[in-house]
Amino acid sequence: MTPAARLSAAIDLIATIDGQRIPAAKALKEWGTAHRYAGSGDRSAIAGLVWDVLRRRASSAFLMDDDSARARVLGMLRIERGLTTEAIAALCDGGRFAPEPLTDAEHAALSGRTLDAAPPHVAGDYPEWLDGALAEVFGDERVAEAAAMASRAPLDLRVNTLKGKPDKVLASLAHLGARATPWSPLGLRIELGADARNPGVQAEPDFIKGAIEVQDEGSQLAALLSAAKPGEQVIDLCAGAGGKTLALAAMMQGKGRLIATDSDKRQLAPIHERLSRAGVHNCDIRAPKGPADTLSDIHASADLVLVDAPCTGTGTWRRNPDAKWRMRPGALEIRLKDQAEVLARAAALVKPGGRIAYVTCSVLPAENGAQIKAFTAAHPDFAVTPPAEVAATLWDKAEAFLAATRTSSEGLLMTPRKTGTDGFFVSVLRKAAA
Ligand SMILES: C[S@@+](CC[C@H](N)C(=O)[O-])C[C@H]1O[C@@H](n2cnc3c(N)ncnc32)[C@H](O)[C@@H]1O
Repeated sequence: MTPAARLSAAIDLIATIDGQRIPAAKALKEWGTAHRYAGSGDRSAIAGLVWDVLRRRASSAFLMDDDSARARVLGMLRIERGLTTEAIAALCDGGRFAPEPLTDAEHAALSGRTLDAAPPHVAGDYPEWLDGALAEVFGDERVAEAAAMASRAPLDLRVNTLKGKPDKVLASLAHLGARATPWSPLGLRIELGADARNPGVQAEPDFIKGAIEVQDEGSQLAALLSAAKPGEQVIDLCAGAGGKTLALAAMMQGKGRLIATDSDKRQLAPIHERLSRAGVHNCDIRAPKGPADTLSDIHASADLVLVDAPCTGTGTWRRNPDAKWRMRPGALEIRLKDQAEVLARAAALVKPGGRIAYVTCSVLPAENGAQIKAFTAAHPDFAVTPPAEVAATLWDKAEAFLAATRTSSEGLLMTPRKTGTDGFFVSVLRKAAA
């Protein structure tokens, strides 16, 4: 397919997603089935266009003064891909399979309109109902922060030190353009192109032997900031597929006791294979069986409980641009309730002098600082560890990292704009010694 034909396909797909109100992933899958002649390069390129339109859904419509599928694709080419009006016009030449030529109005919008007069939620591409919450955390910087949250994310890997050494793995992944991430001593980053093509890390020998895992640098840092140590008893209370469990296991160097559980056994399903590939032998997986408490044998004995809380995932919008627009206030309310419950459960598991590491991949204050304030008010035996102390686990990078985060008396917040990671909030709460 020519670049112009790919553009036509993207316009059709956006119209389908709008018209049928279906998730983009489903629309792309169905398109692939109906167009078997399209090669993998075409599919990736078209998927990249569709995801980029969803990233810039509001701003592209504003730029074009038109929210049709075609207008938003054209607006995205200007805003997200930086194409000139001439380059866009060359793609839309009206030839076979190409989009129709630009109208005078489209030409004028692409050449003359800007986002200067757009309201913050439009310029920053986020749902309007979240404007108050984003203003509370970012103030006047919310457009810039949200725009970074709308940008394409790189592929981050974590070197599993139980199976490999960062410098050796870096050298063996040089052919993929891997380089060290800025903050995590275990992080490697591969920048992805506009075509949404996966570089196939799962087929790399390093992945097969368990020396690397796919994990955003922010998620790696959240685990590192919990400061899990060899010999400790550590509980991962919301372990899910085990991304952070694996990181904790490597920090513990196979020594001590790691327990992974989750309220949903289906979320835990992949963890068995991942732990085995990563060479982890000290992890006890507790999948729920009916209503019984999976941790009924544990009473105030854990050194560390990681609460990787269920959240709205606003910090991962750059990886899920579709989900961003489908988020509703009701979903936030449910998450807030879940978070308070998990935190209260964690409090009973921690030993005197032990700690809870509370983590969300959200930037919303209600899920972060407000949740911690409510927890410490209800549990006066817990105190927030100052962010500067928490960041000290990053040694020589601690000061610069701290400066790049938003710190408060409740914890620290990483964002795509400031730390180049997904948005992650981390708060470490220490329980008073007996
Ligand atoms: C952010 S995800 C976990 C991601 C995972 N830790 C990782 O790093 O790959 C949150 C998890 O919390 C679980 N969850 C929700 N409510 C819970 C509860 N009340 N107790 C324990 N887990 C819960 C969800 O099933 C989900 O797997």
